[in-house]
Amino acid sequence: MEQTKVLIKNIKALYLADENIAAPLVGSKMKDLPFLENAYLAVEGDHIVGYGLMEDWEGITDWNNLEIIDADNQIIYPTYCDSHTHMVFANSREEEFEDRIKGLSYEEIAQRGGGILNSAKALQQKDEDTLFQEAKQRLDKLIKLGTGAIEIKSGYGLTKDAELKMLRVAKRLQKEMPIPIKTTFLGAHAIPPEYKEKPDAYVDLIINEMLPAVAEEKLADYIDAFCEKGYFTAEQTERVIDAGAKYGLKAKIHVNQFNAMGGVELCCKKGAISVDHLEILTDKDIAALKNSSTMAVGLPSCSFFLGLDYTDGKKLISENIPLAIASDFNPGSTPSGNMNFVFSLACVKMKLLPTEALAALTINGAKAMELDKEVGSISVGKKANFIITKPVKNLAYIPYSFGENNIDKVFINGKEYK
Ligand SMILES: N=CN[C@@H](CCC(=O)O)C(=O)O
Ligand SMILES: [Zn+2]
Repeated sequence: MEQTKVLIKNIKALYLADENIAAPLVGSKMKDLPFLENAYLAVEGDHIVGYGLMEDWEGITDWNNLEIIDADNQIIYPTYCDSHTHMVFANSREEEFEDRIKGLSYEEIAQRGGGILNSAKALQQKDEDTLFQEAKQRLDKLIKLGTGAIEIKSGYGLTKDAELKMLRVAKRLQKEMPIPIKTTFLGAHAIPPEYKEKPDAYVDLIINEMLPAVAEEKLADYIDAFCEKGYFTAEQTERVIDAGAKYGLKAKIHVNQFNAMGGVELCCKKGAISVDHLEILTDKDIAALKNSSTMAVGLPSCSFFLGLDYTDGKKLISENIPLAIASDFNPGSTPSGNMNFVFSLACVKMKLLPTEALAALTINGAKAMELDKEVGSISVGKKANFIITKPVKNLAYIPYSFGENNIDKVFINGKEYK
């Protein structure tokens, strides 16, 4: 059967249209994103086959199976690549939200057995199929909001069975949902209560029992740990990273959310793919990042929700450190996976220019999941995953009008996602 073809014409601005995009974009390359004004975009089957200026368009020779979309006054850019989520979970945690409004901190709630442990208790009790159906609905909503590639972590299991259950759910999403999904084993997310007095024994369990089982079933692409006071020390994080490496799992690590404990330096030394959070960022961390291939990932919705400092994205960009920005969607610190809101926060709170923020949310997000050959830009041969906005004045209008739905259509694999 002949493949469906879609031609989108009269596009007001087509962002990140480039054949030679070298991911990740750094420094001034983030600001000076490639774009075409008054452009067309051609799709065949599930991938992009061409684009250019309307004035260079040579007309249509083959009208068979061709759908034409007139994008007059509309902007097109690649779908968001969300490189950090915990979007498989069993329960929402609005009671903790109320406790925080009343004055308790995230740390105090965790010390009382709330936080990650609260989510773990609920997840351990929920069956795999229910978890899958709920996560599928969540992901369906995210795709409609423009997410076209995503990373999903475990970490609400904290027992071998429950961690495996979470990762199997993520793997099932990978098979059944139309966007690229990467999975990360985060057994080292919190210390279960029964290991409170012997945290190293929990790290032993992760390394000696959970990890081999995760690897045996090929459930994860990456390994993660929450390197933070009250969670995992830099030494324990190092053990987890080294153990993951033995199974071919590269590291993507939670660091510097509340405290700098040497985790950034460690991750850079170990060749981690990314260090995520970085609400706290020291000069030493910056120096370590500069001398490494490790990407920085900022999570501004988490800062918004918990009232934390925002990752100093401007500093990272000025130092030519590759920066991706992701949602951190999870029920505790970030109960939203809406990347349009993340786009606004990246501009309003992190003070990134709209083009810098877009680079961080698309091509650099793709790189932070090693998906930059497939998604993240408008390039011939890449997946036809892109957002068509409603008629807008310019790109800046999108993050500026926070809370407004500016999306007209989301294309995934060459088809409108409905
Ligand atoms: N900081 C660690 N993990 C999550 C929060 C998890 C939770 O509170 O459930 C985060 O990235 O923000
Ligand atoms: Zn996280």
